[in-house]
Amino acid sequence: MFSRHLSNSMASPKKKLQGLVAATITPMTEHGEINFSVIGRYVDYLVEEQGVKNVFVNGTTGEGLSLSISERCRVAEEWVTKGRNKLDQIVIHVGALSLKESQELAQHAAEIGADGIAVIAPFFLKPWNKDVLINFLKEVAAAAPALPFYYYHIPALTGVKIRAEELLDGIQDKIPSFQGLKFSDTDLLDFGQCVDQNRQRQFAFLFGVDEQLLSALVMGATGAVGSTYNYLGKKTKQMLEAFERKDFSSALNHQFCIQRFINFVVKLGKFPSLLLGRVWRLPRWHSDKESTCQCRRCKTLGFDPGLGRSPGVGNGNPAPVFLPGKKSHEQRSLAGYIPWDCKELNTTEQLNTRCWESFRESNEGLSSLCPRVQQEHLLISCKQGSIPNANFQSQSYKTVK
Ligand SMILES: CC(=O)N[C@@H]([C@@H](O)[C@H](O)[C@H](O)CO)[C@@H](O)CC(=O)C(=O)O
Repeated sequence: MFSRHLSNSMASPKKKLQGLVAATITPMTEHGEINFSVIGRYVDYLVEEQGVKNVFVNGTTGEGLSLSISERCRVAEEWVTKGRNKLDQIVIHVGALSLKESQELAQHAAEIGADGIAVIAPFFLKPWNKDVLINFLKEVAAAAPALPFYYYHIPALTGVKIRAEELLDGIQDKIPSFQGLKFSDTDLLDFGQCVDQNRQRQFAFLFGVDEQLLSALVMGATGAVGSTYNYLGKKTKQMLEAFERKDFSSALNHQFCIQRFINFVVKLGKFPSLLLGRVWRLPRWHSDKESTCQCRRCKTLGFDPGLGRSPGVGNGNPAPVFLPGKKSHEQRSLAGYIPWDCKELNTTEQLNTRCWESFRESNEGLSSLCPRVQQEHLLISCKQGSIPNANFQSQSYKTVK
């Protein structure tokens, strides 16, 4: 009943995956169970409020690797069911340490009618060279030969440093369903070479470091998969449009604005994807601080951005905050990806409200965040002039000195 692609014998996307792809969170109840009931609203929110019509499910942001196989299957089913006729493409991440599990997930994705599958490198017993990795990917892809296959390159989290450029060399001979690369790394030499050496092919090059997307567009990215498109989708689209019409100054303004925002989050010591708020599956992230967000937006959407309130739970109990606090070394080690310096901020310092107000005015994406999150920013310190826009005047930021 789910099938959208079963009749396909060859992997060819109904259209090339491009533009923005939201790496979806997996909504949880306050008891750490998956809250399937809000996924329908989540779809509507992405489409209507963020203008984002592609999703990447069960990836890093979605905590795919912290879910059981049956949970991953159910989450995928829910997205496909609720996203049908609303979303353009639903790509399911099916990477796992066990080849059998990965194959099972791939097969399942095909059966339910997903639009593509993506796979990370196994990260415990790691492939030691390109051929070993390709063989693993090939076996997974073979379990769903009719589905477009994307390699998900995220070396800082998997620890598998095989360069994507090397991997792509001749990949379609081994994996006929290969359609593209999701590149979550800052090595633009590697990314650029992937594009350059495959110009004759119609691969999708999807960049996964949201704060550097503009640089990747210059290198030839055809789209982007990321956590921030859940709430900065509109804003990022403006950047894509400016880039498209070759208005590079405006595109740069947008990218800087997004960077400032991500920088805010990083300085809070938080993972950007947490801004949508949720209970994380990772138990050690639990803090005993309690908070409930009652803002209209959170209630309507079922999200409690930044506060960990589980979507759609309305029993009035205070929800535990599962967000990593500034003192949470677990968060930093887990997020290990972070090349960011999450140094503690001095909360007694005054916020430069002019910077903040200007930032807020110029960023419609922020309106999709909970006022409590916005408020939280007001509590953090931001030394006068520390937002790096002093030398970058534009229409949007002209109020900032
Ligand atoms: C490590 C990580 O979570 N990276 C994010 C980015 O979107 C990231 O949150 C963003 O660039 C902010 O740093 C994505 O690449 C992850 C992603 O696409 C996924 O959830 O699978």
